[in-house]
Amino acid sequence: MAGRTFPVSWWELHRDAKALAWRLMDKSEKTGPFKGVVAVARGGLVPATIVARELELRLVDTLCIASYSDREQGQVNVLKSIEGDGTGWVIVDDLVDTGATARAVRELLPKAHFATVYAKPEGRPTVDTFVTEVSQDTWILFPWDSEMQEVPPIARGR
Ligand SMILES: O=P(O)(O)OC[C@H]1O[C@H](OP(=O)(O)OP(=O)(O)O)[C@H](O)[C@@H]1O
Ligand SMILES: Nc1nc2[nH]cnc2c(=O)[nH]1
Ligand SMILES: [Mg+2]
Repeated sequence: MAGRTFPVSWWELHRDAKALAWRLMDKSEKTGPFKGVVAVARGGLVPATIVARELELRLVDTLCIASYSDREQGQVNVLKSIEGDGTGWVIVDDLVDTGATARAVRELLPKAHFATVYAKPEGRPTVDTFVTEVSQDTWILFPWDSEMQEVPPIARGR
């Protein structure tokens, strides 16, 4: 269970997903343009939209994978995949934590480029491109999972 929380605002997510797009742009300039973007739904949908916009990719598909219920990880459940081995596609997810989702993704689409905005150390080796690393005991709190509310000072929680 994560000990700290790393809250991400809409603005920060936009900035970080754009930083990911810059890195993917650099890569595609060396290896050729990507065919399209595969978002790992649901968490990858927003970053994938931003990447698709910046790379001017109009072909967008989804891999639908679920494994967490609240903050507890269960079995990796693949609800929908795409055809082929992933050649030419860039797969975008919001984050890698244990890497279980990424491993399932790689098994389904072994030739795709796998990118995330955030990465924790355990999952980091499973990702080709990411932007920001956070510690393993940190829970990344996304804007779609949160709303503004009053909190006590850090000192009172120790
Ligand atoms: O590296 P892992 O330990 O596998 O964790 C990472 C995955 O967990 C979250 O998805 P989740 O299963 O919560 O579904 P969601 O995207 O619909 O929120 C997140 O969006 C990643 O896809
Ligand atoms: N929102 C969120 N989902 C996750 N799924 C696995 N790890 C995380 C995390 O740190 N934050
Ligand atoms: Mg997910």
